[in-house]
Amino acid sequence: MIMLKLTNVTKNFNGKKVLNHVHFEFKDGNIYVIRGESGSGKTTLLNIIAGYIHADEGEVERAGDLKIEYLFQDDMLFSNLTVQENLYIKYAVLHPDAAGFEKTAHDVLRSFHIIDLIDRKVSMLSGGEKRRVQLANVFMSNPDIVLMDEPTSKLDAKNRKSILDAITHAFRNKLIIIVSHENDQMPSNSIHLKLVNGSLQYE
Ligand SMILES: Nc1ncnc2c1ncn2[C@@H]1O[C@H](COP(=O)(O)OP(=O)(O)OP(=O)(O)O)[C@@H](O)[C@H]1O
Repeated sequence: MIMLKLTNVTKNFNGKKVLNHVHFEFKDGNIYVIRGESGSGKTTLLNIIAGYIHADEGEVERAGDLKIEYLFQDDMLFSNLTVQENLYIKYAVLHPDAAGFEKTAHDVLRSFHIIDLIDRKVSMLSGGEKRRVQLANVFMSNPDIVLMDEPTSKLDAKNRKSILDAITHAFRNKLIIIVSHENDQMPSNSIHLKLVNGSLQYE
């Protein structure tokens, strides 16, 4: 099923065409990896898909009222709170009675192999552990579409692989769009795209 359709999406900054009539259909149950040189417009494209900025021309259509989440390059956590408290804040925004919090938190933490960190203060975690908590936070809302800007940046090879494996296995029914400029191995079932001269192509 087509979850997200870009038609003719064009964006200029200061007279420079960053996105040039981008056409693409993203389908559910797929992981798309978008690469491209620094400054090629990857983050701009994610921002337009998320609705944070508007295209100068063209359209972004979503199939129905889909929940979309965005993992930023430097996502914030409350470092003085525990992992569980951080997840609770995220969950309570959507579910003010917090019903189902415990089960959701446990399931998500297990997916990212950090259930044993549940009561640890975020300030005491390693970089890789924090990244997993940020990812867990994103999935607390049970989103349909997840946009990730370099989700494995600043991590060592072992952590990168294990985080990508977790995303692949636990969330295979979602539409996931990952921006990456690393030459890293990406999940084997992902669809590789490249932004070149403002247009989105299969790699
Ligand atoms: N708000 C803005 N105002 C002006 N120019 C911008 C703005 N946002 C992005 N740009 C420019 O648009 C181009 C694309 O930026 P973008 O951040 O999308 O690239 P990117 O492919 O994500 O780069 P990187 O891999 O380095 O993160 C760059 O030349 C950037 O300087």
